[in-house]
Amino acid sequence: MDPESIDAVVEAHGLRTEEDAEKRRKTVSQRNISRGTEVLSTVPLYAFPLRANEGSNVQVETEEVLAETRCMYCFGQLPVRRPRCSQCRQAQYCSTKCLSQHWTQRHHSECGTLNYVAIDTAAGKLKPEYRPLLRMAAGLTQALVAGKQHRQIQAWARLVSHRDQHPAYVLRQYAEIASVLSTHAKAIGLPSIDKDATVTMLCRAGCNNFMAPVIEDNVLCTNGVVCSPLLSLLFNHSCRPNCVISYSDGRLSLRAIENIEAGQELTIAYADAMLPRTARRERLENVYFFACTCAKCGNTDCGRIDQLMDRESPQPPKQLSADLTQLPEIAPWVSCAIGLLLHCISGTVTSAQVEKECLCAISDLPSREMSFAAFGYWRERQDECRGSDDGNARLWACAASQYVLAFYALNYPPSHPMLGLQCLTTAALSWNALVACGPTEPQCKALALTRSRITSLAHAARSLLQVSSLHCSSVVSQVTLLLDQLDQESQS
Ligand SMILES: C[S@@+](CC[C@H](N)C(=O)[O-])C[C@H]1O[C@@H](n2cnc3c(N)ncnc32)[C@H](O)[C@@H]1O
Repeated sequence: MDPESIDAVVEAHGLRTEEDAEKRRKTVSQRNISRGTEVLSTVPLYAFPLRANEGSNVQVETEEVLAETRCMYCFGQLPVRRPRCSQCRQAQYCSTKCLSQHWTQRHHSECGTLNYVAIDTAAGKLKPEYRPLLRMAAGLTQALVAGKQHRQIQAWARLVSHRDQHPAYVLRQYAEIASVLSTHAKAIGLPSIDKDATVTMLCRAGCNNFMAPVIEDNVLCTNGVVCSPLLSLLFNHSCRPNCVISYSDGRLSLRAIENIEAGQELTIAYADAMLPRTARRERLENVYFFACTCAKCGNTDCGRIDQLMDRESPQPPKQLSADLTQLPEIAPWVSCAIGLLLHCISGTVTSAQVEKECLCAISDLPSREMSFAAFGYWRERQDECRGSDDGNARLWACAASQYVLAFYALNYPPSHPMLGLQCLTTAALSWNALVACGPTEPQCKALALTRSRITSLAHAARSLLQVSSLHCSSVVSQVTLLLDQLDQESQS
């Protein structure tokens, strides 16, 4: 076997690809893989940062914002004094470390070829929403021409494009991008562009690229686009995936989030697994052109929660009904969350340990993106509780938290370390509810204190109480005691 071939990589990592009637190919594990293990990691074929507003839900389209770029390597925000590539003077970085790593990984083959200023000029001819696509097409064309990464290029050629399934208006947009790219190709430093092939490239990229998610100022952003044909080719979608892909240090890695047995397929989520079923399936059908048949889509309990979460439902109930919190998939998770929380609060486990053992373990998983769907759902309705009394606001926050918790229970196995972060997200939700409703003076004082972790945990406890009071009376009494103490402190 050619040691450079895709099959060789797959085999070297204890995996195997198989034909699949529905999905074309799938990748299964040949060994048991324990949760948290990095299964595979690759250098992408091409990766580029989105501009400040491009990955955000909030579109701000001033020229100043559109011009604001990010670190070319890690996609982080740029400091005022930012290192630049000394040769082209165009690529900008947040640190000299990123500069040198980007040079070694990719920039040495782009620098002197790709003219970023000319790319921006060409992109300026398009509507703001198409500009990232033009930048991607330029970078990908260069990477494919440079031909440096044999396996990635081999994989690129084998990826589906679903070109004949794209709606006509999308193909027209892609044709417009291809035409602008072709006009500016020489200035950008590209060979002459085959417009039709560029349209296919954009179709292929659309159903195979990865977005790098981050939360900035409480808003979900994707701050970069990463293209790794190898990973795209190997891993199919599931709404309850057993792996996640993350991007850091210039590499994409696939990590197991559940224990995986030999013979099991490795899957990732193409659509935010926290979205309600209708929204999830719509995205999978519109962007990836398949109807999902995974177990979660067929699970009726999940369907009930999806209904509650569904954006079309006129009003979310203020609390999940008791029977829902006792679903077999949810109940053990809730006990576990309470257990962890209690340990933190009672001091059996210090918050530093929680941070180390829970939060660090999941820092590179897209957990925040997951919770954001539920958070966003609540935020859309925060006007409804603005001006209402504090108790009501807290109830809303708790309701929102319960959605998050319920979804976590369905997306992750009990005792998953993700719940550590979830406790904090829940805490943030409760706190945000107070702030949104205009806190009273004692609460203002508390606001000043709230940054401390223990207060966050207390708010998390308050929310968790709503879910758990049916089950664990001793936990409830201890947490209530702690909350009383904190209330007294904030009033004094
Ligand atoms: C990134 S590729 C995955 C690799 C693909 N299986 C192959 O053999 O080329 C994405 C495409 O795979 C197919 N696919 C992925 N997950 C699927 C699933 N759960 N059910 C059906 N088709 C799926 C869809 O055609 C989708 O557009």
